[in-house]
Formats: sequence, C-alpha cells, structure tokens
Amino acid sequence: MLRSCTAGLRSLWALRGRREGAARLSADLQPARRLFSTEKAVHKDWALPNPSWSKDLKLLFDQFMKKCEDGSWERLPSCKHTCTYKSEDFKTYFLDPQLVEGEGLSQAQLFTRGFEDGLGFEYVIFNNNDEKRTVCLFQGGPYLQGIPGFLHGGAIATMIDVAFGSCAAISGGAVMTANLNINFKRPVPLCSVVVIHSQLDKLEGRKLFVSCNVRSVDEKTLYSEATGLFIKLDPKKSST
Ligand SMILES: CCCCCCCCCCCCCCCC(=O)SCCNC(=O)CCNC(=O)[C@H](O)C(C)(C)COP(=O)(O)OP(=O)(O)OC[C@H]1O[C@@H](n2cnc3c(N)ncnc32)[C@H](O)[C@@H]1OP(=O)(O)O
Repeated sequence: MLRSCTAGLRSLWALRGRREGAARLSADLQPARRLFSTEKAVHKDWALPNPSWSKDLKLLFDQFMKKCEDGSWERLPSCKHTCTYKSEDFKTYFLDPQLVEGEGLSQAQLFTRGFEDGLGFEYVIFNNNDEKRTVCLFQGGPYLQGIPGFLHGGAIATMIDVAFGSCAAISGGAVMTANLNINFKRPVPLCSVVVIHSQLDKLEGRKLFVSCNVRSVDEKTLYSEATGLFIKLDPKKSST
C-alpha cells in the first residue's frame, strides 16, 4: 500500500501546476448550487473529478451522478472561498463588519479545499433531501498522514464535520458545530476512498442531531462512527 501511495505521490506532484488549467468550472447550474451560493460570478467547482481521483472515487461518483438523474439525489457543488451556505446571511448577521469590509477575508478559503489536487481532501457530497441524508465520497491524500500509511484522525474528524455541516445546513441554514463524538474503529489507509453516510436524526428547536458512519467502498470495513450536534445560529446573538 505504501508503495502505491509513493507512486501516487509522484504522479500527484506531476499534476502540480496543471491545476488551474483543469476545467472544473461549474457551468452545470444544479439546484444545490442555488442553495449553496448567493454569488453572481461563476466559480470553479471543486466537487468534480480531477486527474488525482482514483478509479474507486470516479466509479462511485458516476454511480451517484446516475442517482441524481431522477432528482432524488443532488450533488452539492463546492467552492473554495466564499461560497458557503447563504454566505451573505453569514456576513450580515454573524461576522465582524470590519473583517468583512477590510482585507481580513480576502485570503480566507475553505480549510478542506486549500491543498493542491490530490494531496489533501478530495471529496464530493451528495444529498438526498427526502431522506435527510448525505453521502460524502472522500479520498484522503498523502498530506493528511497521521500514523505512517494512515490518515490522521483529525483529517477524518474534519471530513465528518464537513459532511455533518452540509447535512445540517440543508435543513437548518446557518449552523455551527456544538458537539462532535467520534469512535475510531479501524485506521483508514492513506490515499484510499471512504464513504461517509450522514443522517439528520432529529431537529429540536435550534438543535440538529446528526449521525454518520465511515465505511470502505465495499462497505465491509467500518472505520468510524460519529454523532454531532449542530446549532442553528440565532441572528439576535453575536458569535463573537
Ligand atoms: C458553519 C457552517 C455553515 C454551513 C456551510 C455548509 C456548507 C459548507 C460545508 C462546510 C461545512 C464546514 C462545517 C464546519 C463547521 C464548524 O467548523 S463550526 C466551528 C466549530 N464550532 C464553533 O466554533 C462553535 C462555537 N460555539 C458557539 O459559537 C455556540 O456555543 C453555539 C454553537 C453557536 C451555540 O450558542 P447559542 O446560539 O448561544 O446557543 P445556546 O443558547 O447556548 O444553546 C442552544 C441549545 O443548544 C444546547 N447546546 C449548545 N451547545 C451544546 C453542546 N455543546 N452540547 C449539548 N447541547 C448544547 C443548549 O443547551 C441549548 O439547548 P436548549 O436549552 O435549547 O434545550
């Protein structure tokens, strides 16, 4: 596995520099895009295949894209910078106006999208609105190593948080993580693909309870299980 990861690393480095040329422009305006962005400009969509995606990831992606055809599932597009859920609402209600107006946010980018193609978090999230659940297809690259050959637990926790965040935000709008509980059951091999199945279990006032499991592509290995609590932000309260 380590050998294949090293080979993967070599080809990943070869990919550097080609990234901006990769046309992952989000011309395909899907319903989810309207949900997740209030921006007028067309932004690059990072939740689309790039050359670093493994066969497994591409195969799963294609399977889920097929499921999108009847409208039961939708792919959630992902931008790197300001394209968060109702980001204008966030700016209006929750952020320090000086930070928004000044240059403070100009360098900001979504943590999980800050790596070169294939080196960090490669993922796409699909949403099933009727069933209140999402599926995140995630390939963790070599820069996410913890114990040699395996993904860092913090990287797994990050992806779980992102998957939960999307699942909760779809029902709750502007939400924040209040609690995460993760049981790590098996280590995740570096550069492998895992599937994060998240579910909104309960909505109680401003509280959204979510749970997930992280499994191998063949579903035989259960890597982690987690629960989370997200709180719908109250515009009357300041976050700072
Ligand atoms: C940001 C997302 C945007 C969406 C984008 C979507 C697409 C893009 C994908 C990227 C997705 C990235 C996802 C990253 C998501 C973060 O990483 S968020 C960052 C990490 N989290 C934080 O920094 C949160 C810090 N905590 C806080 O700011 C505040 O505690 C909170 C969470 C806003 C809650 O404060 P509050 O609004 O004053 O709520 P409060 O009145 O204290 O509590 C409300 C209720 O919740 C309960 N509660 C609150 N905290 C807890 C707790 N820890 N345990 C148990 N109960 C609790 C209270 O007891 C209360 O219960 P009831 O009395 O109503 O029964």
